[in-house]
Amino acid sequence: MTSTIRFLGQNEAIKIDEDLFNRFGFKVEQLMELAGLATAQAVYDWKPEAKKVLLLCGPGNNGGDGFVCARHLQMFGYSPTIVYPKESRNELMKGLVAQCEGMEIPIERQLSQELASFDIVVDALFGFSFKPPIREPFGEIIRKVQASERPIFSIDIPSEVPHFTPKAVISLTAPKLCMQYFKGSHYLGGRFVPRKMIDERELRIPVYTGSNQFVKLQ
Ligand SMILES: NC(=O)C1=CN([C@@H]2O[C@H](COP(=O)(O)OP(=O)(O)OC[C@H]3O[C@@H](n4cnc5c(N)ncnc54)[C@H](O)[C@@H]3O)[C@@H](O)[C@H]2O)[C@@H](O)CC1
Ligand SMILES: [K+]
Repeated sequence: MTSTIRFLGQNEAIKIDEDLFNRFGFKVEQLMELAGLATAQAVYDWKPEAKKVLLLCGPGNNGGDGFVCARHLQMFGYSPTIVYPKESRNELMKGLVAQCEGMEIPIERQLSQELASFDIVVDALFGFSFKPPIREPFGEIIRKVQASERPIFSIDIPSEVPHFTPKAVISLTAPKLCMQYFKGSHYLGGRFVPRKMIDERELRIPVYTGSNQFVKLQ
């Protein structure tokens, strides 16, 4: 299916994001909820047998997707733990932290638990606004997780290409250029893009079936 897909560069991904908010009237928290739900559903499709899930959440909206995903994963029966190294002052992120605290999902500032105790790691550190080189403490976290050989599931894009090599990725809205040669399990989520935008930008998004929030691309 990936042969027919159009991959987005960073600038186009940012423009699509702006259009969804400014032209089509969406609020970021609406789309984040759907992105996080799609991610949790895709994780369930990928590893239904996993129990303990470590979610690495960055300071931006990619991290926000991770917090939403953690809530839904807990609803699906998983035991999520969040590592959130850099606290954001943004009200949306503060709300997401409070929601997860209310659900008694552990939120830690640093990687303190044995990585071997987790079945999978969800990478919600950075999305399409990442600008290399990576700053600490994120570089060290990525190195440790990569060395642990835990299966990684990245949200939107692998947080640091080429140092993070996930086994699965869920692209949001449409896959980004860095996914062109990806060989692992590839999902698409973000079932909120208006038909008008799909047609105008020739996004060639595959058809979602039934009430699913994701499509498996490969
Ligand atoms: N348009 C869409 O389809 C949607 C996008 N969402 C998510 O939003 C993401 C984009 O979010 P944002 O634009 O907030 O940005 P990101 O979450 O990609 O990252 C921005 C944050 O990372 C920090 N950062 C950037 N480069 C860094 C570096 N080298 N070292 C350390 N820190 C660094 C910045 O200071 C900023 O705090 C997408 O990838 C996606 O996951 C969803 O939340 C909602 C729907
Ligand atoms: K990511």
